[in-house]
Amino acid sequence: MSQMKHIDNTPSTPGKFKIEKSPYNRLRLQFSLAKIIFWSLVFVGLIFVFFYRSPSSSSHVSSDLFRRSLRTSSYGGPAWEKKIKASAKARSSNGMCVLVTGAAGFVGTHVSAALKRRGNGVLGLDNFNDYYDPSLKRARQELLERSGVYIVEADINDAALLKKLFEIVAFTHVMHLAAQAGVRYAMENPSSYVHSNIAGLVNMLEVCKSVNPQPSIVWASSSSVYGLNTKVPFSERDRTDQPASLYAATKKAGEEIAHTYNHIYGLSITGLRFFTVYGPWGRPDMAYFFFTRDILKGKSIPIFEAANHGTVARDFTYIDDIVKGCLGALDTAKKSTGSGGKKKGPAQLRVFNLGNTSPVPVSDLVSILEKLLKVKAKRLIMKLPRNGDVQFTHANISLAQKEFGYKPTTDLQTGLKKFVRWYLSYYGNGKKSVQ
Ligand SMILES: O=C(O)[C@H]1O[C@H](OP(=O)(O)OP(=O)(O)OC[C@H]2O[C@@H](n3ccc(=O)[nH]c3=O)[C@H](O)[C@@H]2O)[C@H](O)[C@@H](O)[C@H]1O
Repeated sequence: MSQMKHIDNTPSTPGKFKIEKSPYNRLRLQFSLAKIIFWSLVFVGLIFVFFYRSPSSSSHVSSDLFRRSLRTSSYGGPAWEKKIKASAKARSSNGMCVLVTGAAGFVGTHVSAALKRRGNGVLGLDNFNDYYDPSLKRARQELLERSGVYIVEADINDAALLKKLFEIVAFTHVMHLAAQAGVRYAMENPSSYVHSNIAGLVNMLEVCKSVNPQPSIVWASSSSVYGLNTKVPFSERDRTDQPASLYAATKKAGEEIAHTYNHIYGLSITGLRFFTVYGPWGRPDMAYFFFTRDILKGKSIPIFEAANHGTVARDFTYIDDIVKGCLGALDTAKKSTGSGGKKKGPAQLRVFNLGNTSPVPVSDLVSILEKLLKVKAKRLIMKLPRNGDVQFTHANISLAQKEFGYKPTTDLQTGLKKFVRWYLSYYGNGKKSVQ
């Protein structure tokens, strides 16, 4: 008690806070007021530091929300809806109207252009992420815009936006190509595969099952689902339960998720297992593409080799053949049977290999490029890394052939010639920078 009294009587700022003739109570009141003001200032200061200065969550969350609200504000409005309707308007009598996700991607651009050419209504969707040089995606977008295909810039995880698109246009089909691609990158950024190939796929299917009428869905699976399977050529009936990369695992998961949505909601779903697709406007993260860039730059290129000098080979498939396969799958897709989120009867569920049926060793691919580029490659033979690559792929395509007459016609030599011609016209002789 006596100690407290002592503290109470001691001025906090000696010299400034003088004890004069004033009564004891007045002195106490002044002192309490000073304390209240002091602690209020400390409190306000702390709030300021927490909300505005902290590098952690809260400021990030608020700026993220701000960015998102900025982004969504560009959606909507009569002009935007007009562009969507014009792009999705079919010219041909079959009335097919397709939402193409990943439309600024390699396969997406080619499929969108082909659909538009034959008179179908097409609307693109793409988030233009920077997994590889976004300027290439923008160039593809320009190409599509010139042929009348508009690309909405959004992520497939944006359910509200997807629903809005279905309110504006009654899409008969969804060509779902948006995905996180690349076998080796899955070890660097695993969550991006979960975000796009799992969460994004589920979000897309959720919206498709709830709209009325439900669209038919064709989507991109991958040859990588065969994983460690050694039975060749790979047939759709072969086992796919030994994925060798997270990429493959997410594509395999996608096939199971497709089964579920078909079973519960009556969605018509077709999965296409693409085999190492290449060609003009391709993906810079793929070997044929960066080999071309590095051969021209005089940089050495790593060529993988399996144990005991075993050959690593791929069933490289030319983009035009893949586009024919995609269109064939869309044309033979039956209607979904559900409505308002309820299944009314069994619906179609399919999966097809889309390959070339002719595997080529990676070292042969390099020899073809050397001849086309007229430059000798600096070959660096390396052991096949244990980061998701499998030793070979080889497609049995008889099922796709039977169902929609799929028949690839471009061999690797012819296809690479077209790719190199495009590459040189787009980038120049290695002078323009390729990221
Ligand atoms: O079919 C698919 O489902 C997948 O195809 C593609 O994967 P991959 O077949 O692995 O193609 P890609 O990386 O071009 O490597 C080609 C070859 O070069 C070898 N390779 C690769 C890199 C290297 O530095 N050296 C090398 O020898 C490598 O070992 C391989 O033998 C798509 O990227 C993928 O998204 C998916 O769609």
